[in-house]
Amino acid sequence: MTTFGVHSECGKLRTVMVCRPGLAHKRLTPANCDSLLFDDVIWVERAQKDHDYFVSQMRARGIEVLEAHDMLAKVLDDKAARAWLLDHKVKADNVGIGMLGDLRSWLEEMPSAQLSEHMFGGIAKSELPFDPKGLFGGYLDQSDFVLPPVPNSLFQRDPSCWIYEGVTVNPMYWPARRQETLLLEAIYRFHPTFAGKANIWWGGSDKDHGPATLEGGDVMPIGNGVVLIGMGERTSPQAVVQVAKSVLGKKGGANRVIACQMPKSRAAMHLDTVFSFLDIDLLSVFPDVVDEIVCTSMYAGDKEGEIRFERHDGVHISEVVRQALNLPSIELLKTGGDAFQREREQWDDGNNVVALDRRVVVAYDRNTYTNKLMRDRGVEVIEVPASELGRGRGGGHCMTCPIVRDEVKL
Ligand SMILES: NC(=O)NCCC[C@H](N)C(=O)O
Repeated sequence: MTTFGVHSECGKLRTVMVCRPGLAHKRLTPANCDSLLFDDVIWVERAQKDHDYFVSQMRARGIEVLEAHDMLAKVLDDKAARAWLLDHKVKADNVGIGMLGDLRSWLEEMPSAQLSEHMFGGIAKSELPFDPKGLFGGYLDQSDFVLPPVPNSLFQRDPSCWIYEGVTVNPMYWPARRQETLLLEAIYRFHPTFAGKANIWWGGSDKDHGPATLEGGDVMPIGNGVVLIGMGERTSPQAVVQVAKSVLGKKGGANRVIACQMPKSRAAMHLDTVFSFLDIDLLSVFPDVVDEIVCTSMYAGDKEGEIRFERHDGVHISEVVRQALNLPSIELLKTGGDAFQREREQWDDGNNVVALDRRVVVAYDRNTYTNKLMRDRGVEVIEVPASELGRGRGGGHCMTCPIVRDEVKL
């Protein structure tokens, strides 16, 4: 049995999931991109080319890269798995009652790769091979969505995330991202790689979690049994405590969860937009936000299900991390350039890099000041073009969901 597990933020990366830009991005328009959490429409062919380059750089280093459309297509080859997904997707709450039967019959017969593309890319009324009946069918214009696209699945970091030897399937904050959870759940439940082998700590789409929202860009299993969880725009304390309960003291879980409370802003929507690991003792940080973070540690209490809290008021997050990892020292690499450049480079994901190994990272090409600073510190920086992929406001860290990553042995 394959042992899945993420044991650090910067040890050797072995298996990762990504999601190639596709149909969902061809649906972005000036009118809908804001509500779909993109800052602009994108040139999809170029984004695909750049994403392929990103993937090729990981594969060239021996990393196994799983692609979410392909993973879902394999799931849909299985009749029972397809029925499970369609039961959850093609339901009255989503598509009304009038077209339920016709839509279900069409999707039941659709080839798996095409259905997978539509699960991520959505379905417009104009694509239906039947005249949609019912109030909802009549209400939609030809270019309106029967099922909306989920273009932010490009950012695979967020809808699911591994915490040591288990995974959370995350209830997302914005409506535009909530449908991603179901697709990831289908992959973990039914894909032959994971079925019966992926230990789901928390989450899933069968239950409405209300304000208990969690996004993987906030979650970092940093080693030594410690997990950082950012609490900003996207991840709420109600979720953090439930995740803590599900992993603390558990086999393959964690011994300490550190909640990192951040100011709420789009520039700092997740912890990983302002903070990422270049090495176990070298952190990339955007100080304007990171210096404001307030940490609270959580440990398993004496009684089953009880949690003990320890606040670290006035202690910088880097010092909390240093102590938690028993490191003699920790260095901070701050976003590069003058005040204007720093703000621009953080916005363009300068601090959102993914480590393929210690001091080997993938970064966007446009962040020239921060990339230079990393190189000056001996970090190998693999540059990926940012112009199209970056328009959804996510970098290399956001675009990857590590599934197998080594611990860093000190
Ligand atoms: N971990 C991340 O920071 N992911 C980036 C997500 C960007 C996406 N447009 C969003 O707003 O959710």
